[in-house]
Amino acid sequence: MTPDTTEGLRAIVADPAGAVIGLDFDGTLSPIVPDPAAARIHPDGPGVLARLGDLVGAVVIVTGRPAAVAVEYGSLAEVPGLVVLGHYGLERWEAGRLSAPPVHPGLARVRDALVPLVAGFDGARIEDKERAVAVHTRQSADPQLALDALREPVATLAAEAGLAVEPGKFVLELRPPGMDKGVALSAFLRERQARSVLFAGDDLGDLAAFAAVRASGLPGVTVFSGSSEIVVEADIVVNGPDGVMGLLRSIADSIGA
Ligand SMILES: O=P(O)(O)OC[C@H]1O[C@H](O[C@H]2O[C@H](CO)[C@@H](O)[C@H](O)[C@H]2O)[C@H](O)[C@@H](O)[C@@H]1O
Repeated sequence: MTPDTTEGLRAIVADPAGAVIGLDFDGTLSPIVPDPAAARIHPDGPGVLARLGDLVGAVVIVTGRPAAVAVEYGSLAEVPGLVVLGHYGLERWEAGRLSAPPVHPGLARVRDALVPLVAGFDGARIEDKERAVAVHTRQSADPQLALDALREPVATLAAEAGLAVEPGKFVLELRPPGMDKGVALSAFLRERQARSVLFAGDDLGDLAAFAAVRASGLPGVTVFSGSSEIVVEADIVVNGPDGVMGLLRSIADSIGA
């Protein structure tokens, strides 16, 4: 642990009311599984987050999922004060209420065009999230080969429709441009007048949030929920959702002590 990391954790524990704990969902709170619809939060997640929600300034989940899906798959509706920023920050769920901008018009166009394209790749699947469409290759015989082959046609389709491509773990997501987890987290830190911040994530889409932690100028900690799939630089590396749960529990214990 570097001195900065220690300072970040110390600031969270010393002044929990000023702390924002930011968390990604898939791969961080929820173990990665082959079928996106079968993902569910780590069994310890709801309890640990409920504890933290009572102790810190705010717990915020920043996810590529629709916010309501993260709340459902995470059994999170009862976490005190929880905010879920879905679709990389386009949507906001808070106290059971969801706010979101209109659906981007380019999505109707790519939705139709993706069906025949993806049909040519055995095992590739479309996840329609209403405000974004994801193409998954995890269930292909060679997931990396299928992903690489899909990159160019998916990028062309996205550009024609005015959408951005968000790459992730065996997934290419077509989504509205102009928002990312860094923009979303920075705005939330300002809104809450945060005095310290931690963000935990496991994938490429989380890098913008890690950069936002560093750019905030606050005592801050980035946490990588590690796996064999990608390597990301962060202040702390833990072993997947099990490790994330252990870290969050130890923060709650230290605050509560
Ligand atoms: O920002 P996140 O909360 O991490 O969401 C990112 C994407 O996660 C999901 O896909 C990933 O998890 C799946 C379930 O474990 C896995 O099958 C897939 O290979 C992963 O890429 C989700 O399905 C996407 O919609 C999210 O954008």
